[in-house]
Amino acid sequence: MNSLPATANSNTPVVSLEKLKETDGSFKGMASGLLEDVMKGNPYFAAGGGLMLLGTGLALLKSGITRVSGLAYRQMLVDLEIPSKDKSYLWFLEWMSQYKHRSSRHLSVETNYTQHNNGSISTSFSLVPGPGKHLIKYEGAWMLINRERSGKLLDMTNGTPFETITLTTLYRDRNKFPSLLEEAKRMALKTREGKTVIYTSWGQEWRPFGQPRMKRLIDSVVLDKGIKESIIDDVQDFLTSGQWYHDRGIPYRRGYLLYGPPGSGKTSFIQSLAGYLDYNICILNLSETNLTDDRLNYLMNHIPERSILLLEDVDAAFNKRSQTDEKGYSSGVTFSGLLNALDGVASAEEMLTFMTSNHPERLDPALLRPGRVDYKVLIDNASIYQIERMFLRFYGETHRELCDEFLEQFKTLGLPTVSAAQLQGLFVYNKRDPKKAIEMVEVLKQPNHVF
Ligand SMILES: Nc1ncnc2c1ncn2[C@@H]1O[C@H](COP(=O)(O)OP(=O)(O)OP(=O)(O)O)[C@@H](O)[C@H]1O
Repeated sequence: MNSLPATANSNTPVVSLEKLKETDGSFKGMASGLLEDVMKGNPYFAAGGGLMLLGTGLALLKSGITRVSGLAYRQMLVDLEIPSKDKSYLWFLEWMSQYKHRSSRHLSVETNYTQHNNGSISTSFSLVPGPGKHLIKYEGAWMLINRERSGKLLDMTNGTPFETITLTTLYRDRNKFPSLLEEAKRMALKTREGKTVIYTSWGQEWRPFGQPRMKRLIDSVVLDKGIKESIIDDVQDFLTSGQWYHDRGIPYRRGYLLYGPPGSGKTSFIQSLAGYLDYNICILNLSETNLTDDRLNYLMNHIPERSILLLEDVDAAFNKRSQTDEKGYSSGVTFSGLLNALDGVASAEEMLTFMTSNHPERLDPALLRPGRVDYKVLIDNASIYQIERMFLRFYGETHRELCDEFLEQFKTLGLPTVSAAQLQGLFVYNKRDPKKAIEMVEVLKQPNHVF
Protein backbone atom coordinates (compact mmCIF):
# COMPACT_ATOMS: atom_id res chain seq x y z
CA MET A 1 0.00 0.00 0.00
CA ASN A 2 1.29 3.42 -0.98
CA SER A 3 1.28 5.96 1.63
CA LEU A 4 1.83 9.66 1.55
CA PRO A 5 5.33 10.95 2.37
CA ALA A 6 6.42 10.54 5.91
CA THR A 7 6.67 14.23 6.42
CA ALA A 8 3.13 14.07 7.64
CA ASN A 9 3.10 13.87 11.40
CA SER A 10 0.67 11.91 13.44
CA ASN A 11 -1.87 14.70 13.32
CA THR A 12 -1.75 15.03 9.56
CA PRO A 13 -4.64 13.25 7.86
CA VAL A 14 -3.44 10.34 5.75
CA VAL A 15 -5.44 9.59 2.63
CA SER A 16 -4.95 6.43 0.61
CA LEU A 17 -4.33 6.56 -3.15
CA GLU A 18 -6.91 3.80 -3.60
CA LYS A 19 -9.48 6.06 -2.13
CA LEU A 20 -8.59 8.78 -4.60
CA LYS A 21 -8.75 6.34 -7.48
CA GLU A 22 -12.26 5.25 -6.44
CA THR A 23 -13.61 8.68 -7.20
CA ASP A 24 -14.89 9.69 -10.64
CA GLY A 25 -11.79 11.82 -11.12
CA SER A 26 -13.60 15.12 -10.85
CA PHE A 27 -12.55 17.66 -8.25
CA LYS A 28 -15.92 17.46 -6.54
CA GLY A 29 -15.70 13.68 -6.44
CA MET A 30 -12.18 13.77 -5.10
CA ALA A 31 -13.09 16.31 -2.45
CA SER A 32 -16.09 14.38 -1.17
CA GLY A 33 -14.02 11.19 -1.16
CA LEU A 34 -11.36 12.97 0.74
CA LEU A 35 -13.84 14.34 3.25
CA GLU A 36 -15.39 10.93 3.79
CA ASP A 37 -11.97 9.44 4.32
CA VAL A 38 -10.94 12.18 6.66
CA MET A 39 -14.09 11.91 8.72
CA LYS A 40 -13.82 8.22 9.07
CA GLY A 41 -10.08 7.85 9.21
CA ASN A 42 -8.89 10.65 11.47
CA PRO A 43 -10.68 11.48 14.69
CA TYR A 44 -8.78 14.75 15.18
CA PHE A 45 -9.58 16.00 11.74
CA ALA A 46 -13.13 14.87 12.12
CA ALA A 47 -13.43 16.91 15.31
CA GLY A 48 -11.83 19.97 13.62
CA GLY A 49 -14.18 19.65 10.67
CA GLY A 50 -17.10 19.40 13.03
CA LEU A 51 -16.03 22.56 14.79
CA MET A 52 -15.57 24.30 11.49
CA LEU A 53 -19.06 23.35 10.41
CA LEU A 54 -20.41 24.41 13.77
CA GLY A 55 -18.59 27.77 13.52
CA THR A 56 -19.90 28.35 10.01
CA GLY A 57 -23.39 27.44 11.16
CA LEU A 58 -23.20 29.82 14.08
CA ALA A 59 -21.86 32.62 11.90
CA LEU A 60 -24.72 32.07 9.47
CA LEU A 61 -27.19 32.02 12.34
CA LYS A 62 -25.72 35.24 13.73
CA SER A 63 -25.92 37.09 10.45
CA GLY A 64 -29.44 35.68 10.02
CA ILE A 65 -30.43 37.02 13.43
CA THR A 66 -28.84 40.39 12.65
CA ARG A 67 -30.74 40.58 9.39
CA VAL A 68 -34.01 39.49 10.93
CA SER A 69 -33.59 41.87 13.87
CA GLY A 70 -32.68 44.69 11.43
CA LEU A 71 -35.81 43.88 9.47
CA ALA A 72 -37.89 43.69 12.64
CA TYR A 73 -36.35 47.00 13.82
CA ARG A 74 -37.29 48.63 10.55
CA GLN A 75 -40.74 47.16 10.63
CA MET A 76 -41.56 47.52 14.31
CA LEU A 77 -39.56 50.46 15.64
CA VAL A 78 -39.44 54.07 14.65
CA ASP A 79 -36.82 56.75 15.40
CA LEU A 80 -37.15 60.47 15.76
CA GLU A 81 -34.00 62.54 15.56
CA ILE A 82 -33.78 65.99 17.13
CA PRO A 83 -30.54 67.76 16.17
CA SER A 84 -29.14 70.37 18.54
CA LYS A 85 -29.74 73.05 15.93
CA ASP A 86 -33.48 72.56 16.10
CA LYS A 87 -35.64 74.68 18.42
CA SER A 88 -37.27 71.58 19.87
CA TYR A 89 -33.91 70.43 21.19
CA LEU A 90 -33.80 72.72 24.22
CA TRP A 91 -37.55 72.36 24.76
CA PHE A 92 -37.18 68.59 24.85
CA LEU A 93 -34.27 68.68 27.33
CA GLU A 94 -36.24 71.06 29.55
CA TRP A 95 -39.24 68.75 29.37
CA MET A 96 -37.13 65.68 30.16
CA SER A 97 -35.64 67.38 33.22
CA GLN A 98 -39.15 67.72 34.64
CA TYR A 99 -40.49 64.37 33.49
CA LYS A 100 -41.06 61.88 36.28
CA HIS A 101 -41.41 58.56 34.46
CA ARG A 102 -37.87 58.20 33.33
CA SER A 103 -34.84 56.17 34.19
CA SER A 104 -31.59 58.03 33.61
CA ARG A 105 -28.16 57.15 34.83
CA HIS A 106 -26.33 59.97 33.10
CA LEU A 107 -27.43 63.43 34.11
CA SER A 108 -26.09 66.89 33.35
CA VAL A 109 -26.73 69.93 35.47
CA GLU A 110 -28.16 73.14 34.09
CA THR A 111 -28.14 76.13 36.46
CA ASN A 112 -30.88 78.67 35.97
CA TYR A 113 -31.64 82.04 37.49
CA THR A 114 -35.33 82.65 37.86
CA GLN A 115 -36.81 86.06 38.44
CA HIS A 116 -39.94 85.98 40.59
CA ASN A 117 -42.87 88.34 40.45
CA ASN A 118 -41.54 90.40 43.35
CA GLY A 119 -38.31 90.87 41.40
CA SER A 120 -36.15 88.60 43.54
CA ILE A 121 -33.92 86.11 41.77
CA SER A 122 -33.33 82.54 42.84
CA THR A 123 -31.07 79.83 41.51
CA SER A 124 -32.40 76.47 40.47
CA PHE A 125 -30.67 73.38 39.16
CA SER A 126 -32.27 71.26 36.47
CA LEU A 127 -30.98 67.76 36.03
CA VAL A 128 -31.25 67.23 32.31
CA PRO A 129 -30.45 63.89 30.67
CA GLY A 130 -26.75 63.78 29.88
CA PRO A 131 -25.18 62.04 26.91
CA GLY A 132 -26.14 58.36 26.91
CA LYS A 133 -29.26 56.24 26.91
CA HIS A 134 -32.39 56.89 28.93
CA LEU A 135 -35.68 55.09 29.13
CA ILE A 136 -39.01 56.80 29.58
CA LYS A 137 -42.64 55.76 29.49
CA TYR A 138 -44.81 58.37 27.85
CA GLU A 139 -48.56 57.89 27.65
CA GLY A 140 -48.13 54.12 27.96
CA ALA A 141 -45.39 53.90 25.30
CA TRP A 142 -41.81 52.99 26.12
CA MET A 143 -39.24 55.21 24.51
CA LEU A 144 -35.50 54.89 24.40
CA ILE A 145 -33.79 58.26 24.41
CA ASN A 146 -30.26 58.42 23.14
CA ARG A 147 -28.42 61.68 23.56
CA GLU A 148 -25.27 61.61 21.49
CA ARG A 149 -22.50 64.11 21.32
CA SER A 150 -20.24 64.14 18.34
CA GLY A 151 -16.77 64.36 19.83
CA LYS A 152 -15.17 65.40 16.59
CA LEU A 153 -17.70 67.60 14.88
CA LEU A 154 -17.94 71.12 16.19
CA ASP A 155 -20.60 73.60 15.27
CA MET A 156 -18.27 76.18 13.77
CA THR A 157 -20.69 79.00 14.44
CA ASN A 158 -20.53 78.72 18.19
CA GLY A 159 -17.82 76.20 18.98
CA THR A 160 -20.10 73.69 20.71
CA PRO A 161 -20.14 70.01 19.78
CA PHE A 162 -22.98 68.85 17.58
CA GLU A 163 -25.49 66.77 19.43
CA THR A 164 -28.50 64.73 18.53
CA ILE A 165 -31.22 63.18 20.57
CA THR A 166 -32.82 60.10 19.08
CA LEU A 167 -36.14 58.85 20.39
CA THR A 168 -37.00 55.25 19.55
CA THR A 169 -40.35 53.65 20.12
CA LEU A 170 -42.63 51.00 18.66
CA TYR A 171 -44.00 51.79 15.23
CA ARG A 172 -47.55 51.66 16.54
CA ASP A 173 -46.69 54.43 19.08
CA ARG A 174 -45.20 56.82 16.53
CA ASN A 175 -48.13 59.21 16.93
CA LYS A 176 -46.89 59.92 20.46
CA PHE A 177 -43.96 61.94 19.08
CA PRO A 178 -45.93 64.99 17.95
CA SER A 179 -47.87 65.16 21.19
CA LEU A 180 -44.65 64.84 23.22
CA LEU A 181 -43.01 67.66 21.26
CA GLU A 182 -46.13 69.79 21.57
CA GLU A 183 -46.12 69.24 25.33
CA ALA A 184 -42.43 70.16 25.56
CA LYS A 185 -43.07 73.34 23.57
CA ARG A 186 -46.07 74.30 25.69
CA MET A 187 -44.05 73.79 28.86
CA ALA A 188 -41.15 75.91 27.58
CA LEU A 189 -43.44 78.72 26.49
CA LYS A 190 -45.32 78.65 29.78
CA THR A 191 -42.17 79.48 31.72
CA ARG A 192 -41.86 82.55 29.48
CA GLU A 193 -45.44 83.68 29.91
CA GLY A 194 -45.63 87.21 31.23
CA LYS A 195 -41.88 87.57 30.72
CA THR A 196 -39.62 89.06 28.11
CA VAL A 197 -36.97 86.87 26.55
CA ILE A 198 -33.81 88.70 25.61
CA TYR A 199 -32.00 87.03 22.74
CA THR A 200 -28.42 87.71 21.80
CA SER A 201 -26.50 86.44 18.84
CA TRP A 202 -24.53 83.30 19.52
CA GLY A 203 -22.51 82.45 16.49
CA GLN A 204 -25.00 82.33 13.70
CA GLU A 205 -28.07 81.86 15.82
CA TRP A 206 -30.16 83.68 18.37
CA ARG A 207 -30.03 82.27 21.89
CA PRO A 208 -31.91 83.41 24.99
CA PHE A 209 -29.64 85.48 27.18
CA GLY A 210 -30.23 84.23 30.71
CA GLN A 211 -33.69 83.40 31.91
CA PRO A 212 -36.77 85.28 30.70
CA ARG A 213 -37.15 88.56 32.60
CA MET A 214 -40.19 90.03 34.20
CA LYS A 215 -41.91 92.39 31.81
CA ARG A 216 -41.06 96.01 32.42
CA LEU A 217 -44.30 97.91 32.92
CA ILE A 218 -44.91 100.56 30.32
CA ASP A 219 -46.01 103.00 33.07
CA SER A 220 -42.65 102.66 34.78
CA VAL A 221 -41.00 104.59 31.96
CA VAL A 222 -41.85 108.25 32.06
CA LEU A 223 -41.27 110.09 28.79
CA ASP A 224 -42.24 113.63 27.91
CA LYS A 225 -45.91 114.28 27.28
CA GLY A 226 -47.38 112.31 24.39
CA ILE A 227 -44.12 110.68 23.17
CA LYS A 228 -44.85 107.23 24.53
CA GLU A 229 -48.42 107.24 23.28
CA SER A 230 -47.49 108.30 19.76
CA ILE A 231 -44.79 105.60 19.42
CA ILE A 232 -47.20 102.94 20.74
CA ASP A 233 -49.92 104.11 18.33
CA ASP A 234 -47.52 103.97 15.41
CA VAL A 235 -46.28 100.48 16.29
CA GLN A 236 -49.79 99.15 16.77
CA ASP A 237 -50.93 100.64 13.51
CA PHE A 238 -47.98 98.97 11.79
CA LEU A 239 -48.66 95.59 13.40
CA THR A 240 -52.23 95.59 12.15
CA SER A 241 -51.40 96.67 8.60
CA GLY A 242 -49.84 93.49 7.23
CA GLN A 243 -52.35 93.16 4.42
CA TRP A 244 -51.93 96.81 3.46
CA TYR A 245 -48.16 96.33 3.04
CA HIS A 246 -48.66 93.07 1.21
CA ASP A 247 -51.19 94.52 -1.25
CA ARG A 248 -48.82 97.31 -2.18
CA GLY A 249 -45.75 95.11 -2.36
CA ILE A 250 -43.96 97.07 0.35
CA PRO A 251 -41.61 95.11 2.64
CA TYR A 252 -43.43 94.64 5.91
CA ARG A 253 -40.94 96.31 8.20
CA ARG A 254 -40.61 99.52 10.14
CA GLY A 255 -37.54 101.13 11.66
CA TYR A 256 -37.49 103.42 14.69
CA LEU A 257 -34.66 105.59 15.91
CA LEU A 258 -34.73 106.80 19.52
CA TYR A 259 -31.98 109.32 20.07
CA GLY A 260 -30.96 111.53 22.94
CA PRO A 261 -28.60 111.87 25.92
CA PRO A 262 -27.58 108.89 28.03
CA GLY A 263 -29.95 107.75 30.76
CA SER A 264 -33.07 109.27 29.25
CA GLY A 265 -34.93 105.96 29.00
CA LYS A 266 -34.43 104.82 25.40
CA THR A 267 -33.56 101.22 26.20
CA SER A 268 -36.00 101.05 29.12
CA PHE A 269 -38.80 102.22 26.87
CA ILE A 270 -38.04 99.60 24.22
CA GLN A 271 -38.03 96.92 26.92
CA SER A 272 -41.34 98.09 28.29
CA LEU A 273 -42.81 98.30 24.79
CA ALA A 274 -41.78 94.68 24.15
CA GLY A 275 -43.54 93.67 27.37
CA TYR A 276 -46.61 95.72 26.45
CA LEU A 277 -46.87 94.06 23.02
CA ASP A 278 -45.94 90.66 24.42
CA TYR A 279 -42.85 90.58 22.23
CA ASN A 280 -39.29 89.49 22.90
CA ILE A 281 -36.12 91.44 22.16
CA CYS A 282 -33.17 90.46 19.99
CA ILE A 283 -30.17 92.61 20.85
CA LEU A 284 -27.43 92.91 18.29
CA ASN A 285 -24.18 94.57 19.16
CA LEU A 286 -22.78 95.93 15.92
CA SER A 287 -19.38 96.52 17.51
CA GLU A 288 -18.97 92.83 18.26
CA THR A 289 -15.62 91.82 16.83
CA ASN A 290 -16.63 88.57 15.19
CA LEU A 291 -19.84 89.81 13.63
CA THR A 292 -19.44 89.82 9.87
CA ASP A 293 -21.74 91.14 7.16
CA ASP A 294 -22.85 87.61 6.27
CA ARG A 295 -23.65 86.73 9.85
CA LEU A 296 -25.49 89.99 10.36
CA ASN A 297 -27.57 89.33 7.26
CA TYR A 298 -28.31 85.78 8.34
CA LEU A 299 -29.26 86.80 11.88
CA MET A 300 -31.55 89.56 10.68
CA ASN A 301 -33.32 87.12 8.40
CA HIS A 302 -33.80 84.59 11.19
CA ILE A 303 -35.22 86.62 14.04
CA PRO A 304 -37.33 84.56 16.44
CA GLU A 305 -41.03 85.20 15.95
CA ARG A 306 -42.66 88.06 17.86
CA SER A 307 -39.40 89.84 18.51
CA ILE A 308 -38.15 93.39 18.28
CA LEU A 309 -34.67 93.81 16.84
CA LEU A 310 -32.67 96.27 18.93
CA LEU A 311 -29.50 97.83 17.57
CA GLU A 312 -27.98 99.91 20.35
CA ASP A 313 -25.64 102.87 19.88
CA VAL A 314 -25.63 102.58 16.10
CA ASP A 315 -23.40 105.64 15.81
CA ALA A 316 -20.65 104.13 17.98
CA ALA A 317 -20.13 101.01 15.89
CA PHE A 318 -19.12 102.88 12.76
CA ASN A 319 -17.47 105.96 14.25
CA LYS A 320 -14.87 103.94 16.05
CA ARG A 321 -14.18 102.40 12.72
CA SER A 322 -13.31 105.56 10.83
CA GLN A 323 -10.80 106.51 13.56
CA THR A 324 -8.89 103.27 13.24
CA ASP A 325 -9.48 102.76 9.58
CA GLU A 326 -5.87 102.37 8.47
CA LYS A 327 -4.86 100.05 11.26
CA GLY A 328 -7.81 97.76 10.69
CA TYR A 329 -10.86 98.05 12.84
CA SER A 330 -12.01 95.41 15.19
CA SER A 331 -15.64 95.03 14.18
CA GLY A 332 -16.34 92.91 11.14
CA VAL A 333 -19.57 94.60 10.07
CA THR A 334 -19.31 97.24 7.40
CA PHE A 335 -21.71 100.14 7.14
CA SER A 336 -22.89 98.95 3.74
CA GLY A 337 -23.31 95.47 5.25
CA LEU A 338 -25.72 96.97 7.77
CA LEU A 339 -27.65 98.83 5.08
CA ASN A 340 -27.92 95.69 2.96
CA ALA A 341 -29.06 93.65 5.93
CA LEU A 342 -31.71 96.24 6.81
CA ASP A 343 -32.94 96.31 3.21
CA GLY A 344 -32.67 92.63 2.56
CA VAL A 345 -34.83 91.27 5.32
CA ALA A 346 -37.10 88.92 3.41
CA SER A 347 -39.24 87.86 6.28
CA ALA A 348 -42.90 87.14 5.70
CA GLU A 349 -43.51 88.22 9.26
CA GLU A 350 -43.37 91.79 10.39
CA MET A 351 -40.03 93.24 11.30
CA LEU A 352 -39.74 95.90 13.98
CA THR A 353 -36.30 97.43 14.28
CA PHE A 354 -35.37 99.88 17.02
CA MET A 355 -32.08 101.72 16.97
CA THR A 356 -30.72 103.95 19.70
CA SER A 357 -28.10 106.65 19.49
CA ASN A 358 -26.59 109.34 21.71
CA HIS A 359 -25.21 111.16 18.67
CA PRO A 360 -27.68 111.16 15.80
CA GLU A 361 -25.66 113.92 14.06
CA ARG A 362 -22.94 111.36 13.48
CA LEU A 363 -25.24 108.99 11.67
CA ASP A 364 -24.86 108.65 7.94
CA PRO A 365 -27.96 109.98 6.13
CA ALA A 366 -28.07 106.68 4.21
CA LEU A 367 -29.11 104.95 7.42
CA LEU A 368 -31.79 107.48 8.12
CA ARG A 369 -33.66 107.22 4.86
CA PRO A 370 -37.28 105.98 4.99
CA GLY A 371 -37.45 102.23 4.77
CA ARG A 372 -34.52 101.99 7.14
CA VAL A 373 -35.63 104.55 9.70
CA ASP A 374 -39.29 105.46 9.37
CA TYR A 375 -39.83 107.09 12.74
CA LYS A 376 -37.33 109.28 14.58
CA VAL A 377 -37.89 110.68 18.02
CA LEU A 378 -35.82 112.60 20.54
CA ILE A 379 -35.87 111.11 24.03
CA ASP A 380 -34.42 114.03 25.95
CA ASN A 381 -33.40 114.81 29.50
CA ALA A 382 -36.28 115.02 31.96
CA SER A 383 -38.76 117.86 31.44
CA ILE A 384 -40.68 119.41 34.35
CA TYR A 385 -43.60 117.20 33.35
CA GLN A 386 -41.40 114.07 33.66
CA ILE A 387 -39.87 115.18 36.98
CA GLU A 388 -43.34 115.59 38.41
CA ARG A 389 -44.56 112.23 37.08
CA MET A 390 -41.47 110.44 38.37
CA PHE A 391 -41.70 112.01 41.82
CA LEU A 392 -45.34 110.96 42.15
CA ARG A 393 -44.61 107.47 40.85
CA PHE A 394 -41.91 106.99 43.48
CA TYR A 395 -43.63 108.53 46.48
CA GLY A 396 -47.32 108.21 45.58
CA GLU A 397 -50.00 110.64 44.46
CA THR A 398 -50.68 111.61 48.11
CA HIS A 399 -47.40 113.53 48.21
CA ARG A 400 -48.52 116.15 45.70
CA GLU A 401 -47.52 119.03 48.00
CA LEU A 402 -44.03 117.66 48.50
CA CYS A 403 -43.83 117.18 44.75
CA ASP A 404 -44.59 120.88 44.21
CA GLU A 405 -41.92 121.74 46.76
CA PHE A 406 -39.40 119.56 44.97
CA LEU A 407 -40.18 121.24 41.63
CA GLU A 408 -39.89 124.67 43.24
CA GLN A 409 -36.47 123.81 44.64
CA PHE A 410 -35.40 122.43 41.32
CA LYS A 411 -36.38 125.62 39.49
CA THR A 412 -34.98 128.11 42.04
CA LEU A 413 -31.62 126.37 42.11
CA GLY A 414 -31.41 126.97 38.38
CA LEU A 415 -30.45 123.37 37.88
CA PRO A 416 -29.32 122.24 34.49
CA THR A 417 -31.34 119.62 32.72
CA VAL A 418 -31.03 116.25 34.36
CA SER A 419 -31.49 112.78 33.02
CA ALA A 420 -34.29 110.56 34.22
CA ALA A 421 -31.57 108.14 35.34
CA GLN A 422 -30.14 110.82 37.70
CA LEU A 423 -33.57 111.49 39.14
CA GLN A 424 -34.12 107.79 39.61
CA GLY A 425 -30.81 107.62 41.50
CA LEU A 426 -31.91 110.38 43.91
CA PHE A 427 -35.33 108.83 44.49
CA VAL A 428 -33.99 105.33 44.99
CA TYR A 429 -31.46 106.65 47.51
CA ASN A 430 -34.29 108.28 49.46
CA LYS A 431 -36.91 105.71 48.68
CA ARG A 432 -38.87 106.12 51.90
CA ASP A 433 -38.23 109.77 52.54
CA PRO A 434 -39.42 112.34 49.95
CA LYS A 435 -38.38 115.22 52.23
CA LYS A 436 -34.81 113.97 52.18
CA ALA A 437 -34.96 113.91 48.40
CA ILE A 438 -35.98 117.61 48.46
CA GLU A 439 -33.07 118.42 50.78
CA MET A 440 -30.65 116.63 48.51
CA VAL A 441 -31.91 118.08 45.24
CA GLU A 442 -28.62 119.99 44.77
CA VAL A 443 -26.72 116.79 44.07
CA LEU A 444 -28.42 116.80 40.68
CA LYS A 445 -25.99 119.57 39.71
CA GLN A 446 -23.34 116.90 39.46
CA PRO A 447 -24.29 114.59 36.59
CA ASN A 448 -21.96 111.85 37.79
CA HIS A 449 -22.79 112.04 41.50
CA VAL A 450 -22.51 108.64 43.14
CA PHE A 451 -24.98 108.17 45.98
N1 LIG B 1 -37.73 108.11 31.20
C1 LIG B 1 -37.44 107.26 32.19
N2 LIG B 1 -38.42 106.79 32.99
C2 LIG B 1 -38.12 105.94 33.97
N3 LIG B 1 -36.88 105.50 34.23
C3 LIG B 1 -35.88 105.92 33.46
C4 LIG B 1 -36.12 106.82 32.40
N4 LIG B 1 -34.97 107.08 31.81
C5 LIG B 1 -34.04 106.37 32.43
N5 LIG B 1 -34.57 105.67 33.43
C6 LIG B 1 -33.85 104.77 34.33
O1 LIG B 1 -32.45 105.03 34.16
C7 LIG B 1 -31.72 103.86 33.90
C8 LIG B 1 -31.01 103.95 32.54
O2 LIG B 1 -31.98 104.09 31.52
P1 LIG B 1 -31.80 103.59 30.02
O3 LIG B 1 -30.72 102.59 29.95
O4 LIG B 1 -33.12 103.22 29.51
O5 LIG B 1 -31.31 104.89 29.33
P2 LIG B 1 -30.81 105.08 27.84
O6 LIG B 1 -31.43 106.34 27.33
O7 LIG B 1 -31.03 103.87 27.05
O8 LIG B 1 -29.27 105.32 28.09
P3 LIG B 1 -28.04 105.11 27.07
O9 LIG B 1 -28.22 106.07 25.95
O10 LIG B 1 -26.84 105.42 27.90
O11 LIG B 1 -28.10 103.68 26.62
C9 LIG B 1 -32.70 102.70 33.98
O12 LIG B 1 -32.53 102.08 35.22
C10 LIG B 1 -34.07 103.35 33.92
O13 LIG B 1 -34.94 102.71 34.81
